[in-house]
This record gives sequence, C-alpha cells and structure tokens, in this order.
Amino acid sequence: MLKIFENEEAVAIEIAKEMQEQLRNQPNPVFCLASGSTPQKSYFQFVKNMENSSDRKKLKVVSLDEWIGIDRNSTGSCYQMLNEDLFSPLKLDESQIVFFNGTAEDMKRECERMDGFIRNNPITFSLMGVGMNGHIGLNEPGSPVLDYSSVIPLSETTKEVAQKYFDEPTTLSDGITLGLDQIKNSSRVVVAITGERKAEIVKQIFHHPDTHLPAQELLGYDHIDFYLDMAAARYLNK
Ligand SMILES: O=C(O)[C@H](O)[C@@H](O)[C@H](O)[C@H](O)COP(=O)(O)O
Repeated sequence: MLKIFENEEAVAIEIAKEMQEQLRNQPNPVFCLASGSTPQKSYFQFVKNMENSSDRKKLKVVSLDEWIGIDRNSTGSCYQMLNEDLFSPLKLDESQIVFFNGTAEDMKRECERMDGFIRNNPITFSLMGVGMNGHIGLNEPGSPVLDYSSVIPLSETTKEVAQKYFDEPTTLSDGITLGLDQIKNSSRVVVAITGERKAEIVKQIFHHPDTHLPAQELLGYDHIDFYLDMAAARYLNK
C-alpha cells in the first residue's frame, strides 16, 4: 500500500513506532535496515523511543548491503552509517549484528555466510530506501531478482550519488547486497521515499511499470508498504 505523509518527520515518527512495536511483539526480531540518508530521522526517533526499554537485547540486525572494497570502519561504509545512527546509540552487542564485510577475500563465501544466517533467522522487518535510479539495497536496474545475496556492479548514478556518504572522492565499482526476493520474503517491509529529489523516480515507480525498476518488484504485496512524504509524491496523479 502507498501512504503519503505530510513531511519527512511524520514518516520517521510512523516508522520508528512500527520498529518499536515489531521489537516488542516479535520473540526473535531480525531487522534488515538500509543505511543512507532517508532512514536517519527514523533511527534517531527509534533510539529515543527505546531509551527505557530492554527489548533492544533481543534484536538482531542483518546487513542489507555494503560497498565492495570499503572497510567497515571507514566513513561512508554502510556499517559505519548504521553504527553511528543505531548500533552504537542502542548499545547493541557485536553478536547482535551480522553484516557484510566489503573487504572479505572471498565474496562468494561472504554471500553464503549471510544467506545461511537468514535461512536460520528469517527477517521479521525490513526498512528500505530507494536510490535515485530506483535501486533497492544495491540491486541496480537490470540486475536479476534473486533469493540469495550477490555482488552487483554499481551503476554510474549510484557511484556518483554515493559520494555524498564519503569524506573524499571514493572509487566504487561493485556492491554486495541481499537479493530482492530475500527482501520480499521478510515478514514485513517498509519502503521509505522522501524529498523532492526523489519525485521523478517516484513518478516512474508508480506510473511507468514498463521501466522494470527494482523498487517496482516490491509493489502489490500486502506486507509491503511504501511511505512517502508530500515532496517525493508531488508528481503522482491524485
Ligand atoms: O544505503 C543503503 O543501504 C541502500 O543500499 C540504498 O539502497 C539506499 O537506501 C538508497 O540508495 C537511498 O539512499 P538515500 O537514502 O541516501 O537517498
């Protein structure tokens, strides 16, 4: 379902509330969470909501994606972004976080490690952002819809847009990411899209099904909601 909120803050409040409820109600909560700018306000709000709760102790977080060749402790890595916004303020233990290692020697093994974990610990809640080109995780337009993780060559748009995460110009070539079907198989998925800069891609996602964008793979499921703010939804037909 598509839900349009007044602004980014309202989207964040709704998402943070759901994350808190998911964590409270699930006996074995496993969250798959996007990094990037979109969910930052939701994480900030979630951390605030969780201040006096011990539910955090049962949370497990699995990685959605990571840049190949980028150390997890460097600024701009997906791990580092989530660490700052979530892992560290929530005081999560290392054992609660299962993340792709973008500098692993054997990426096939890295994918198998993640897939094995998810098979044994099914994802209960996923929060996705959407790239300027309609990507989900690092599943780029034109990449196959997989029920396992893989290494995907990055599009020029993604390489360019991703520079905003790094302190200095950074050469990126590939990403390691969960597959679209793995994301779809989460018990619950929220896709958040905010800001006017996403308005054009939002129009394509909802009004041009012929463009076969990764984000369109998540349309039409009862357990998957798209949360937009009015700025991102501005070109949608009423
Ligand atoms: O960062 C991630 O973990 C995801 O790989 C990526 O798919 C992201 O959600 C989009 O690129 C949107 O990024 P922004 O939220 O920064 O616009």
